Amino acid sequence: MAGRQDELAREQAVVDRLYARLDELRRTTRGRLAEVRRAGPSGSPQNRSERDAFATLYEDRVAQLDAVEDRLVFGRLDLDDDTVRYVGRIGLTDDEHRSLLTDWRAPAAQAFYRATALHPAGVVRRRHLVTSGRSVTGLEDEVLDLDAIDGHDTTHLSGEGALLASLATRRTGRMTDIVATIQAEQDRIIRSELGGALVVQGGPGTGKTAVALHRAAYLLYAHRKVLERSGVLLVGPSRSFLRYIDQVLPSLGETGVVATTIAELLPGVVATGVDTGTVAEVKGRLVWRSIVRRAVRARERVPAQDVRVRVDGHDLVIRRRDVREAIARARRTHKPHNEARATFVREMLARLVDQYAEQLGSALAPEDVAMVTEDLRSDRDVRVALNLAWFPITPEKLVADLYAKPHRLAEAAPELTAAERRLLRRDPDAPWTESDVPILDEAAELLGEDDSLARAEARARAAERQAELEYARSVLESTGAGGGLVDAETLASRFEATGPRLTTAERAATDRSWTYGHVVVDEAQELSPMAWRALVRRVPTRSLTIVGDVAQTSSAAGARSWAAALDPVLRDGWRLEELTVSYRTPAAVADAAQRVAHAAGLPVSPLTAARHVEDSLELVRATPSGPTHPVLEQEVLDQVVGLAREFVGSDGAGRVAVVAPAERVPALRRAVESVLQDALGRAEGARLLAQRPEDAQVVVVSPRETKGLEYDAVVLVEPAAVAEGPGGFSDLYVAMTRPTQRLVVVHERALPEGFAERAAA
Ligand SMILES: Nc1ncnc2c1ncn2[C@@H]1O[C@H](COP(=O)(O)OP(=O)(O)OP(=O)(O)O)[C@@H](O)[C@H]1O
Repeated sequence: MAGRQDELAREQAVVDRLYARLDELRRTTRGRLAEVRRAGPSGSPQNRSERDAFATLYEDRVAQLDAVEDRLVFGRLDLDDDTVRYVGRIGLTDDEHRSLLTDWRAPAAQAFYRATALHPAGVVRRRHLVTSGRSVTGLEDEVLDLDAIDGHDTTHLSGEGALLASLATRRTGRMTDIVATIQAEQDRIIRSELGGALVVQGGPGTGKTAVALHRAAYLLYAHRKVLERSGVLLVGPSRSFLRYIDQVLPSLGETGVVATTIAELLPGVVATGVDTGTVAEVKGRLVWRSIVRRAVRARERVPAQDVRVRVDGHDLVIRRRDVREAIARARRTHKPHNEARATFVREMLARLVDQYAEQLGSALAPEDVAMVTEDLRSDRDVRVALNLAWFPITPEKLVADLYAKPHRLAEAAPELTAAERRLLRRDPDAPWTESDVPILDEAAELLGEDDSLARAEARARAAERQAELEYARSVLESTGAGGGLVDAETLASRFEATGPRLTTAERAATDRSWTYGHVVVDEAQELSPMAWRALVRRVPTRSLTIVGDVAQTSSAAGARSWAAALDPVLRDGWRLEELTVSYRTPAAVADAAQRVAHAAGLPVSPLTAARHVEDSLELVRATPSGPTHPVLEQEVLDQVVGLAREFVGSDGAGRVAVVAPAERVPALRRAVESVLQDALGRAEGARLLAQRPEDAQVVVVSPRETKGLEYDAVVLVEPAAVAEGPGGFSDLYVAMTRPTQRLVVVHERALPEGFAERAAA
């Protein structure tokens, strides 16, 4: 015992030194920040922007140093050359640049996650340090000693004690990082190379989301130069999901990732409408490439007959032949429709000027040509006639017209049946839906913008930026401020901004045509073929991390196989990795979910649960009681109260969910809200009811709303009805695999196949 206490004390001393160093760095950085700010707003504009740039750098660094307070250090490696290496959230060095703490993402830390007895990678002992605040409360050692094993690795959870402790903690509404307990199969994916598209398939709770986020942090560390400039885009299924994960990257010291949903992918488009599954499926098909192309072409049209116009007393003819030739010439520019329009108009005006001159009977002087051209351009009839032949149009108007005007859709979409086209009918001012966004994006791509002004601005900015870069280099040279913290490019981008500074993330999020260095897609099985197309367009290097589970697909437009989803957009340029251990769901629950999914024929991945929890699955049959379900409802309420008492803490930790078929959610929600107050007391009831949705400890939700989320305990209501809902057995599979501790199934009807095996056992 004394030995262990001594060991704890020794580690405490190390941890104290590391926190002391962290405090010192915080003090120095804050001091520098204060100094820069004290200098006040005086000086030349150049001095001011230099100060702003340093201020922002120091602010970022302070934020990063503050974010790593919790579990700053969590591991130690003892190597066979007698060196000892501590592993933590960030790297720390002393004043002489000697390493004190190794960043978990550095190559030197890799063995902490990967070394096994069979492949020790020079590691003699791996130690997990458990800390609470700044105190060391526990140690867990693994001795990687070849003599101790018999030739093959045992099934191995690295740092099993620390892992199981972390898996058993009460959940809050926020996901936490797993940096201290990343498992070897996860680590290999996290550190996989940047290039190409990596698909991570894995059953529920295998850590796909966690791995995707840690990979984003890893890539930003390992390829900072490339990715800080171009940015990383993270695509999640919903805003509430993005809120659930939004603490993870900052806790890993990374803040510059743009997080979005497909619905929010287009700046300026708000998609609040909802499509039925059938409509979403039709809108998700790749055939929209051709439909949108035809719809754009339909706005480039030779009139049925020649058009006569009268300008300045001259009768001119907009001839069909001229229009045809001008259209052909404009198309040969291969520019988007709205940009190519300039060529069309120029060409037509030139021909009209020729007619004008012919009527005068003499050639025009150059200044007269310019004047006549302007007269023609501003003439109303000419404008109308040219617009009819080459119509300038926004993506929104183009797509709204397709939906609102049956003849336009019939002309553009011969691939769709008449019934499918009828399904798409909607008012021109109806709200956009998520499945409209990739179609609008396709239209924006083909239409382009009349961006001559924007291009001139871009040229001016590029010239300015070059000057800033040179200036930044000279600043770095003269102040020696680099120290590994900043390079000229970064500093220049800070100088660049006038007014509030725009980060890469902010600029990227407001620019439709921004291309990212890497894109991470979570719950990727839900994406339609058109959504894939819109995403891949944003990453010309095709560097993507795609995580999901094709057995959990609930969208009718989503994927049941990765090859079917990805081959059309990435061809064979993607590689597949699989995760097989469920870190969320207790074994009995995971097994039942697997059986049900198998019986329903879902494409399930193999899944082994990392832990057993006593009595984690309970099946409760309520007596059938007529259409209003009072008995079933009463049973659900009793269960919720019991589970709330057991799992919900007044400190905000511990979550219980009732997952019910969507049509039952409103009534059950009202019932649960009123029973909580009665059963748990006024104060506790009021506390729970006042919680914001994202932090709520007791919730009533449909299966779809639980996608990607987790709870300590789940009451699943009437699985047979869930399986009959729009998401079918996939939704049931999702609902069954949300709890970390217990699943209580309350049902009146017979349970779907797969449950029964368990009931009989
Ligand atoms: N190595 C690990 N150490 C500690 N916890 C882990 C580890 N891997 C995963 N977890 C935990 O397991 C739970 C499930 O992880 P995650 O949500 O990433 O799974 P998922 O595969 O995305 O699930 P789903 O398919 O349901 O969306 C989370 O609480 C996560 O923190």
